[in-house]
Amino acid sequence: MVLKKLLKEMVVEEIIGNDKINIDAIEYDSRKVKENSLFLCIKGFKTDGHLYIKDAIQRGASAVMVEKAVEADIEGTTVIRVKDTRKAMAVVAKHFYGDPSSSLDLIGVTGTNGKTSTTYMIKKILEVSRKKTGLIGTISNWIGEEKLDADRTTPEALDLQRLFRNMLEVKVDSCVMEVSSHSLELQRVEECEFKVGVFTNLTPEHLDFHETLEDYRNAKKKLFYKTSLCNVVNIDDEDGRKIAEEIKSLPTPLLTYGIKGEGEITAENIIMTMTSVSFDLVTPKYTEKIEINIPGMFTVYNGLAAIAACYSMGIDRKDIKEGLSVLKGVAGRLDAVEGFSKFAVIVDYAHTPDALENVLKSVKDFTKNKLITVFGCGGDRDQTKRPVMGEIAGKYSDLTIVTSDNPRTEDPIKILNMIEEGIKNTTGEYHIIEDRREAIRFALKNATSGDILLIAGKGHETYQIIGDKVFEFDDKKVALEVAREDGLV
Ligand SMILES: CC(=O)N[C@H]1[C@@H](OP(=O)(O)OP(=O)(O)OC[C@H]2O[C@@H](n3ccc(=O)[nH]c3=O)[C@H](O)[C@@H]2O)O[C@H](CO)[C@@H](O)[C@@H]1O[C@H](C)C(=O)N[C@@H](C)C(=O)N[C@H](CCC(=O)O)C(=O)O
Ligand SMILES: Nc1ncnc2c1ncn2[C@@H]1O[C@H](COP(=O)(O)OP(=O)(O)OP(=O)(O)O)[C@@H](O)[C@H]1O
Ligand SMILES: N[C@H](CCC[C@H](N)C(=O)O)C(=O)O
Ligand SMILES: [Mg+2]
Repeated sequence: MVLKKLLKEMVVEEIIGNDKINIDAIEYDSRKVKENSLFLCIKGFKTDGHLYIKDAIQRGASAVMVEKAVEADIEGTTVIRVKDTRKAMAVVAKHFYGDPSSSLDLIGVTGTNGKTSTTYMIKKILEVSRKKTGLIGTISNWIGEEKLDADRTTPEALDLQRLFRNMLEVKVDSCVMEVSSHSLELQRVEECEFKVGVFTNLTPEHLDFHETLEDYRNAKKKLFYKTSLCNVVNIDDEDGRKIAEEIKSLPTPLLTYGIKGEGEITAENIIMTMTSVSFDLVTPKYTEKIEINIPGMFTVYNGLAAIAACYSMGIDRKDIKEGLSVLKGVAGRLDAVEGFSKFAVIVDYAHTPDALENVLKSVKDFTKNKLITVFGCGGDRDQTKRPVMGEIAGKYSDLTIVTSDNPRTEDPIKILNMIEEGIKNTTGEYHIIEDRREAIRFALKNATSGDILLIAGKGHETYQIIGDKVFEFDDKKVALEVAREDGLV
């Protein structure tokens, strides 16, 4: 595509060189640059893309986009200077891939917890209603039946627009995606046209990245100004209620859900079992019996979010009911490890205080004997949640093993000590075992008949990041391996 065409709708501060050259690819990482590429220089948190211009040119970049003056030897290379290269990336990516999101029914789900779970529910419902569906999120990305690895919850604008284009190529008509607060703040979804936006809930998280909870909420709120068909909001959530109030006068209609009485989409007569929830769904148009084979009160909320989104799109009530009833669960979310009989072992992705409290409450209701929890907190992430999660684990569990999650570049012991600051205020018994495998071993050894052992924080993850190294680690596999080694199964 001709470079000039990529710059449509953009305020360009300066162009040095030829803007009629042909661009075959766009990259924001110099290491991926090939002949005739446009290299976008992004000022990062660790380094600055402007430092790699020379590298990009050596690899064949014929144009670079910058947001500050550059000193590299750029003769023969077109330089485009804009105010904000992240914002510009969303625009050039949209043009390069032919504005694919405008041809999809795009549903965005935001909120602190429940995004992944809700998107899988929506995906299933859409599939049952015979839509060819894509999904973008934490665990994997899906283009119809094709599963692709996901690096992050919401990809960079360039990768995102490419995914949408690839979806259209194989006739995907609907796409449901998680929209993280990082992505809203870093303008990854800036040029996406959403039909529906969903807000699940908001509790403290990512306070390393967003300065205040208010900033975090405002980042999430941005999604609802990008939608055209409907905004779906949980009004049992305090911040959801505030957002609903703030967006109710927008041209895009608002649809609320909740179980505390005021939601337009609500659940009555909720029944919980160890493996499922069921309830009477009440909508403005009909009532319907719903069953979901995932436990926990938050499954009712995620179910209502998915139902409200699909309802707003006019999906048939039978398809909504069937979609939710055939969903078998979501990997790493209240995921029972098969092979244990005396006690249950459950792996869950709770890595925020709210998620941990919710999952522990749900599991405790079905524990016949002790509730044992193994968990830790990730390094290079929000530190304020560590003591809070420690206190929550100690409050609900009979026995807690505090261990490493992904310590990344932090000292693991320092993270464990911060968790201990919280747990020592409780009466729950706890042990600190840094090595996650050994922590799981200790928990299994101490499990007796009727217990539930919850291994929290890493859910579907199949790795552990220690320092800069990534090791294979899958909580479900490790639990079984260790149990076999110790003759427990
Ligand atoms: C905080 C954050 O979002 N960081 C993102 C940010 O990284 P950064 O600013 O630190 O980038 P950097 O490493 O400083 O590099 C700056 C630029 O130089 C480029 N570079 C670098 C080296 C080189 O040799 N050549 C080169 O061109 C890089 O490609 C980049 O464009 O920009 C990078 C490239 O665009 C992203 O990969 C990176 O995501 C990192 C991996 C990350 O961990 N992000 C997490 C926190 C995140 O986004 N999480 C959210 C929420 C999760 C949830 O709650 O569900 C998510 O959506 O996943
Ligand atoms: N609606 C909810 N409210 C509170 N906690 C929830 C809810 N849904 C799920 N959880 C808990 O949060 C964990 C993460 O759920 P899920 O992966 O669906 O959230 P997410 O928003 O996608 O998280 P992430 O930001 O990491 O992508 C689950 O393992 C469960 O413990
Ligand atoms: N999306 C979250 C996931 C956290 C998962 C937890 N296992 C950790 O590594 O902290 C993040 O990147 O902050
Ligand atoms: Mg997720």
